[in-house]
Amino acid sequence: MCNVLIKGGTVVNADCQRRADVLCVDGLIAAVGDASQWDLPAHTDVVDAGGLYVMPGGIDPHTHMNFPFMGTTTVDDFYSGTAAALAGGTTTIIDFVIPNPQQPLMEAYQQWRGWAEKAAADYSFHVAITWWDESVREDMGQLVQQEGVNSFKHFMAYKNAIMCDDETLMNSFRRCLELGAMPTVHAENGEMVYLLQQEMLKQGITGPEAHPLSRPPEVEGEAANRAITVASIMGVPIYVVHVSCRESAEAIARARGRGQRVYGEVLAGHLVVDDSVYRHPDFAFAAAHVMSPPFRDKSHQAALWHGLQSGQLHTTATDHCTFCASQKAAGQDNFTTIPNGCGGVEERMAVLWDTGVNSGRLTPSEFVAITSANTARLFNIYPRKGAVTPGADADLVLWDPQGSKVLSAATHHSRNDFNIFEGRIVTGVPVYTLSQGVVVWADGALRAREGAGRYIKRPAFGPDFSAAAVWERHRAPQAVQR
Ligand SMILES: NC(=O)NCCC(=O)O
Ligand SMILES: [Zn+2]
Ligand SMILES: [Zn+2]
Repeated sequence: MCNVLIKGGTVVNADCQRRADVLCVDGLIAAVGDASQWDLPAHTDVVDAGGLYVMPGGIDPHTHMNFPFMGTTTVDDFYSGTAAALAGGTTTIIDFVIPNPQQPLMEAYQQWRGWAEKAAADYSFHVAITWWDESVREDMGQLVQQEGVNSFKHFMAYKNAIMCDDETLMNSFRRCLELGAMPTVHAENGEMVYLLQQEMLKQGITGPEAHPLSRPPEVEGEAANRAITVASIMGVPIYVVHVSCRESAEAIARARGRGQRVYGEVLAGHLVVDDSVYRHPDFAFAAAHVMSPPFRDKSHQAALWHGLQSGQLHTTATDHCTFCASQKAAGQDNFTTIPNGCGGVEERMAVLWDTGVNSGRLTPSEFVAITSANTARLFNIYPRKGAVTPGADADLVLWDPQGSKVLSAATHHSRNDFNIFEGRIVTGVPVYTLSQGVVVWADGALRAREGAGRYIKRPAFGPDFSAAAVWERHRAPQAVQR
């Protein structure tokens, strides 16, 4: 491990920002303050952060690397996906273990743990509940108590595949309450989607233009409301992933207004891409945007921004789930067989800075909250992750608010051949990324190391879903002042 002194920057945390130096020793943040007061360890590299913001590395709570889905597997595996994340300032991903129906959860978990060993950045897993019997209930206990899983995902969409019904939702939510684990949902009414898909096909509408028509916003709003109701009755909090429309944003705000613990996630893509992409005459272009929930009419984007600005929506993610043109072509004659998923893990933070901070919607601290700190808090790894503070992991991004770049598949680090942000010029870019105190991205040079990423255990919540203060090595920060 090398030691790094980050000098002359402005440290930005979710609560405040200040000019301060940051010392990283053995992969942890050792001190934040005035370096002239410190006895620096021997062999300390110095990074000049003058004019830069020093922020907690981004945390993306929703990715699918190496994901076998809809008859194929994503082109980004855990190495290429996390390397791309590091190039964009994201230093931790929370991915998903998604058992096939009837597949033992522990078997699927071991499978994904094996795939993730090549990760270049730290990673953790939500585990999906795609079926139910007593063994699932048991395995959930083992995952929480022995494997550091503290969140379980429920797909309310994808009928005849990984969709879970209301009975499974209730059984699993009750188990989450027993274990102190956060239930999360993909909220679309899978029965409605399936029926609308069949109707599109019967009418001979087989192209990607049918994708959003088969999953209108009401279908998401109904499922969000239903999941929130189940959570209320079962007495658990709930986290709604990829909130894409005003209907689900409003369902969350209503529940929160009643004092219910409901949290919402927004994808960077849903904030800037709209449903016109599905009407593009080129199949490959339109199909490249097929993901669920679909990109919506522009009018929904204001509801998502208002949710993030008002604190009714909490985190941002990407749902990075990349399929290249030849894989998407599987649905050439039937839109329901186009593998669902798009990329974004590298572009998320720059897109949010450019559209959020530069527009005045967000302060730098609010940017940190929605790209890192809130996810760390909601999944109980704060302040080990999500804060520039002594004792935390030295996962940092040094941000140049004046820098700019053009987002493109020609220069991105994902293995995908398409970029949903193609051609977008952003102002505000990551200049350095440090992962475990090692500079892995510097001025356009990526030094991601296959296998350097660690599996991050996330402790269960307390009986009242209180979160514990989590440090990586459970040691008090070592003071370095003379
Ligand atoms: N989102 C998407 O279209 N694909 C990944 C699986 C999911 O999150 O629904
Ligand atoms: Zn989903
Ligand atoms: Zn997903």
